[in-house]
Amino acid sequence: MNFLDRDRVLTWLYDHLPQRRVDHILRVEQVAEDLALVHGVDPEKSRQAGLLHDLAKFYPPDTLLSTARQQGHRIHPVEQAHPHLLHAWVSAVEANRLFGVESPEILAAIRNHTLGCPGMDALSGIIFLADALEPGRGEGAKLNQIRAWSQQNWHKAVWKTCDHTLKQLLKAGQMIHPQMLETRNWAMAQAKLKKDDKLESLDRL
Ligand SMILES: Nc1ncnc2c1ncn2[C@@H]1O[C@H](COP(=O)(O)OP(=O)(O)O)[C@@H](O)[C@H]1O
Repeated sequence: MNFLDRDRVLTWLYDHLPQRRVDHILRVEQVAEDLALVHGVDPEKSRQAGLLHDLAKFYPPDTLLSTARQQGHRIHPVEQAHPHLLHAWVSAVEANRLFGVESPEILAAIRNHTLGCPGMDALSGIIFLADALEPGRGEGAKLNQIRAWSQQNWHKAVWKTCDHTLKQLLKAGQMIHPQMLETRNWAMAQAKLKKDDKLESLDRL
C-alpha cells in the first residue's frame, strides 16, 4: 500500500465538493475504520478507501461516461440512463490518477461502494456498508438493525442493505441496476453459509 497524504486529499475534497459531502466522507472514513477493526481488515486501507470513495461524486454525466469508456468499462444500459451510477467506478480511476493509489483492494472497494459486487472481499463489503450506514443516514429502526448486523455478520448486513436500497428504488419508481441484485443474492447465500457453519460447530460440542 502506498503512502497517502491525507491532508492533500482533504484539500482536494474541500476544493471540489460541498461541505455536506465532505462531512459524509469523513463519517464514512470513521465507520470504515471501526468496521475494519471488528472484522480483522487493515484499518488504514479501510480509512483510505472511505476517504477516496466519492472523488467523482460531482463530475458531470459526460465526464463520467467518457472516463469509464476510456478505461475500458462496458457501460450498462442503466448506467447510460443514469451516469451518476458511474461515480463509484470513476472515483477509483481518480484515486489512482490524482493520489497514486495502486492497491487493487482499495481501488475495488471504491468501485464497489454503490452497487457492491458478488464475491467482493471484506474491505469492499465494509466500504459499501460504511457508505450506507454512517450516522448521517439517519436513525430509522431498519438502519439501526442493519448497523447491529454489520458488527456481527457483514455479509448479512450487505444483503439487508441491498434489500433496503432496492425497496426504496422500487417505491420511487426508479430503474434498478442488476449488479445490486447479484450482490444481494450472493451476500444472502454467504450469510446463510456462515449461519450453518456456526450451527455445525455447536453440534460438534
Ligand atoms: N441498484 C441500483 N440501481 C439504480 N440506482 C441505484 C442502485 N443503487 C443505488 N442507486 C442510486 O445511486 C445513487 C448513488 O448511490 P450511493 O453512492 O450509494 O449514495 P450516495 O450518493 O447517497 O452516497 C443513489 O441515488 C442511489 O439511490
